Amino acid sequence: MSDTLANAPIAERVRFKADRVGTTAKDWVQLLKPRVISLVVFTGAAGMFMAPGHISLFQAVVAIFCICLASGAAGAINMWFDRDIDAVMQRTITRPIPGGRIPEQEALAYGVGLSCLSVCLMWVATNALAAGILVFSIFFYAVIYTMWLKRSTPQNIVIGGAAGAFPPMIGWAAATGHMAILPVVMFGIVFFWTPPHFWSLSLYACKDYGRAGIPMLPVVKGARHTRWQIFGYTLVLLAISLVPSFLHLCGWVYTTTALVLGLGFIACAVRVLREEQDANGVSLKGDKAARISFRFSLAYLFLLFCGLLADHALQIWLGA
Ligand code: HEM
Ligand SMILES: CC(C)=CCC/C(C)=C/CC/C(C)=C/COP(=O)(O)OP(=O)(O)O
Repeated sequence: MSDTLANAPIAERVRFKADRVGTTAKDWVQLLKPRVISLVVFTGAAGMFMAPGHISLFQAVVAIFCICLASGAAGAINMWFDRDIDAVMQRTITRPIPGGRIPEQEALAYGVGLSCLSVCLMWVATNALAAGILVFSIFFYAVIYTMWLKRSTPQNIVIGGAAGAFPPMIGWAAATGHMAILPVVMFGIVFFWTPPHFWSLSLYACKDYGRAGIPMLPVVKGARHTRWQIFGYTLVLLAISLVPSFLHLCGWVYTTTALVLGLGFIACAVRVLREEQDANGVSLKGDKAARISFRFSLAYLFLLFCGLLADHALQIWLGA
């Protein structure tokens, strides 16, 4: 980027590049945040497989496809709305809109179009409850989190995290048409997992968020406070993850998995707390502990839900 362009207002920079760069299929896929979708879809599928009753293979495949589509569509609307801040953050500057490869209006039409398609398809293929929670999740992520909370409060992801916690409930609703305690507990697990997941990343992406003027926790309250919050939420997460065991909704396979993973996540949080830091809590070690904690968070959620599924499969096999 030339010096003149780098100094131009953000909207100018985006428009300047949009006039000059070609679009590929990869850009349209990137607009959906595909790697995030993979874990979202997995938690939705886990909710579906944990549910009692029968769902045809066709319905199951369509429901999972709809969660995938909806999550991607909400991500595209998020990238459309955030095109100004994505253009100033190093982590996001090469995304399709700030990179000038997809014009902003097309990105918006794409996100809204896919949202409508996913909800209608879910309704036709499964039921109104699943479609209703799906549309609420899209609204929560694209409007409540992205357009309101993200730019207004350091608690943005605590409240906004609810959007990403709905998929297990959607999967369960698609399979049964009603709600139960287990999918609500699964919602709670993803809900309390989100703060340590995101704040670990925000510790080392803090400068980016500060530059963009986004009030993420380490920007507003500092790194030390964020480290303690990560630790606190991993303790709550361990407690919530053991609720299915206390309610006798699952057996020892899940309980052991939840204990081992929960203690592992707490150990990561302790490392984050104890990492060598300056007087403001800023890492002197390149945020190594926070990077490990972020990566662990992804493995944690995947493996915990694998434990839930394995436990369920074992109980079916034993005829319980
Ligand atoms: C409001 C809640 C959430 C926030 C603010 C958040 C934030 C983030 C951010 C900023 C990244 C880095 C993305 C990048 O560099 O492109 C990320 C990565 C990721 N998030 Fe989250 N996240 C949230 C919820 C979730 C949920 C609910 C899931 C899945 C269940 C999830 C799964 C992932 C995955 C799999 C990655 C890694 C993507 C990669 O490897 O590029 N996140 N998250
Ligand atoms: C079914 C359905 C609609 C599910 C939604 C799933 C969901 C809420 C995922 C959140 C994932 C995510 C990367 C949020 C970060 O947004 P950000 O804008 O803070 O991160 P960024 O700075 O990387 O853009």
